[in-house]
Amino acid sequence: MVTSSAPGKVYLFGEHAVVYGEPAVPCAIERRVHVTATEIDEGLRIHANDLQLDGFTVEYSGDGESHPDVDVAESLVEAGMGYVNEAVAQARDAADAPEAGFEISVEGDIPLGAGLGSSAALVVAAIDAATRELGVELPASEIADRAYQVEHEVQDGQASRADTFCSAMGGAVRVEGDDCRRLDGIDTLPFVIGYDGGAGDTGALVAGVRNLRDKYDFAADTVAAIGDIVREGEAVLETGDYERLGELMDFNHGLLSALGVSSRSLDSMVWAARDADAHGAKLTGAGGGGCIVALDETDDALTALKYTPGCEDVFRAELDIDGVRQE
Ligand SMILES: Nc1ncnc2c1ncn2[C@@H]1O[C@H](COP(=O)(O)OP(=O)(O)O)[C@@H](O)[C@H]1O
Ligand SMILES: C[C@@](O)(CCOP(=O)(O)O)CC(=O)O
Ligand SMILES: [Mg+2]
Repeated sequence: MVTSSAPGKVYLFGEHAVVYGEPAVPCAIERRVHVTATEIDEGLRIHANDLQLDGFTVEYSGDGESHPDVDVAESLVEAGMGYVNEAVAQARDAADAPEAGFEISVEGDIPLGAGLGSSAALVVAAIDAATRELGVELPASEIADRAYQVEHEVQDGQASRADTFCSAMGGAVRVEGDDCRRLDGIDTLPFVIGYDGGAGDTGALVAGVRNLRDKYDFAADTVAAIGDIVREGEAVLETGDYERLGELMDFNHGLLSALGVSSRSLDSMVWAARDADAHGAKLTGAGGGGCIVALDETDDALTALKYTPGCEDVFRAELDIDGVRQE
């Protein structure tokens, strides 16, 4: 039996635009998904208690049918099964063990579908745990690559390498198309996260931006301008100037909002953080609902968000220097 974990992330800059080849800077945070893999005779059994707030266990026998023991949205179960299924397929391929059976248990403290990259953390941890259980140790860069193939497959082609690379490597990273690297020397960033308790549909939100971009030149220009913010931002990141980083985060949020991926509750959390003198604040991830990230080393934004209508949870999230690891 092997347990591996991998971190979630926030986007300092660049979500959505990264899908069209612009650079992005996601940062791993100290919130993780843990996956335990045990080799069994055949098939695949999955236990995923986090898939719904009430909690339930899914038994998946590998015969193509899932058997949730309570009534949950079929699409939710299918998506969850899809990530684990494909991750296990990658592990079998990497270990050259096409027939290997697995029992997989998943648990985590990353809110689902909220822009903190729970899907990437799940896939990265699952590939690591399952390959180790088969006696194979993959380099983090190969896990990142295989995890990207999984997200790309499960999300119908609507995925960049950003989430999976960041989760596998940890720290602050830079992703531009297939070019992925860690940003050295960034050890800490004062992130505060506000969560509205909701979720966004990543595939639908990416498709919405794609439509706007095809329809209007100025929407394509907006996506390109996000790329400019990222290039400016990575230079500022090296200087540790939080004031300017925050200004660029604010600008990035404005452009994401123009592209239609913010929401009333995300905007109100962003404004609550700004009113409390955070250096800057923006939505993180696909948007539509879920989380915002603010930059603030004081407790002011944290306290303000606690009393903001629509904000269900608020927490500080340290930059996680570790990527995927065996527990
Ligand atoms: N702890 C978990 N247990 C089971 N499935 C999970 C877990 N964490 C993430 N997932 C899967 O990932 C999906 C969320 O991924 P996504 O929509 O990309 O949002 P995000 O990556 O921003 O959290 C969930 O609906 C589920 O299928
Ligand atoms: C919108 C996008 O840029 C980020 C999605 O992040 P998340 O799954 O919402 O955490 C899509 C992608 O890069 O795969
Ligand atoms: Mg995701």
